[in-house]
Amino acid sequence: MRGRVGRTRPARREGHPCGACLSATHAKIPDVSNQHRPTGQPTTNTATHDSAFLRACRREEVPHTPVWFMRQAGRSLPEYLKVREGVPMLESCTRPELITEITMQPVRRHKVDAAVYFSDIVVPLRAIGIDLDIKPGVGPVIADPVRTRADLDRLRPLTPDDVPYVTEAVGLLTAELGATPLIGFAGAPFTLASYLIEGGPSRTYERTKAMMYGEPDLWSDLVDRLAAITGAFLKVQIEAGASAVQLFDSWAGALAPDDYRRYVMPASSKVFAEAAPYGVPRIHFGVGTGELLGLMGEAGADVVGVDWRVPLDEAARRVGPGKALQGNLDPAVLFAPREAVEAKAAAALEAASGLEGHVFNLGHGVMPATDPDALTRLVEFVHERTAR
Ligand SMILES: Cc1c2[nH]c(c1CCC(=O)O)Cc1[nH]c(c(CCC(=O)O)c1C)Cc1[nH]c(c(CCC(=O)O)c1C)Cc1[nH]c(c(C)c1CCC(=O)O)C2
Repeated sequence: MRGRVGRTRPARREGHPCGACLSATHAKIPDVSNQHRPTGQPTTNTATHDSAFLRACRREEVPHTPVWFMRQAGRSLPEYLKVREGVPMLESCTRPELITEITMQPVRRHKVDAAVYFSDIVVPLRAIGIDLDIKPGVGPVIADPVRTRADLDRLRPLTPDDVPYVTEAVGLLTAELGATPLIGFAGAPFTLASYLIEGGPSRTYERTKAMMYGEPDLWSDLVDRLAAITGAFLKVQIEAGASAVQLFDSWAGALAPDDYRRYVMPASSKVFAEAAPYGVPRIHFGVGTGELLGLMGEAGADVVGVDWRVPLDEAARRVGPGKALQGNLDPAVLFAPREAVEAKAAAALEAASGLEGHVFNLGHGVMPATDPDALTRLVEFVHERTAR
């Protein structure tokens, strides 16, 4: 069950002070947690390395099933609404102290096993000069959609100098988080392309699919540019100290497997390959991706995110050996009474009991009207129920 995946160790590992990482038990995913901090001060961070979250991602034994929630930062937390007062969403993503505070809030309140960096999937696009905004209740809106070859010129490569606030915020965060790992993230090429082409959120992705099927060369150049931007953005977060990364291909479930394999997977694989040398766990998530789970693992993920439509034991069969799974409570269940939430959570844990590695999460992001106390209770429940 617990076979090695035998990844090669990156050259950067040399001199890593955590001797333990070189031991056989840690060899599956060479961990370089936090050695790239901007201070240049390598920290051992054995505690982070040995956290339940990173152990589960590496498919090692855990003291309890680790829990975090997609979209745990922000949303309905009163302390979030307070610090965000009068600050537009995208501006809040460029202020290191504010990013740090918002990222820490759910860690303090819910005692989750990992923090997720407060940002948005469109932040790197904004950083290279794309004119866009995040409209409350709507989502990202692009001023001039990308639809022609000439439009591609606006998608220039991203460098660390485009996002100095990310490096600074991740540095502040890893110092404050102590043993709790920080998850960096980015939007996957398909999901970003869908916003750029449609100009905003879409249910049908008609223009996106029209380009994909009708102008496959233009499509492939577009997703390649996005792969480079996304890969560079993840690298900034890892180099600054993120201990894991998640690639959100939220809307990939709109595609049939053959189309995903042909038009999307090569670009997403390039993103994962960029992160591979660092040895941090790479998580791959999308909604309604039951038919794509195997391919999403194959794209280069160490952990595959699963929504609530496929039970975790069935998901494990679809993904195959050598990967951990993350998921998969329906976020709408949190609106039901406590007993119902706990029964559903217990069923998910039961389905996960034979997995090589399991990170408990929702099947999609926390919904804005969710009672924060329901989330705190859920963390406690999972921890108590799975304590070894
Ligand atoms: C598709 C997508 C987006 N953004 C993201 C995704 C992928 C995850 C998913 O599938 O849900 C990812 C994201 N966006 C945000 C985070 C923060 C970290 C976290 O808590 O997980 C993360 C991980 C902050 C945010 N991103 C957004 C907010 C709300 C901003 C506000 O209220 O001002 C936050 C806190 C806005 C946003 N940005 C986006 C949407 C659809 C929305 C919601 C619009 C709305 O309902 O108001 C694009």
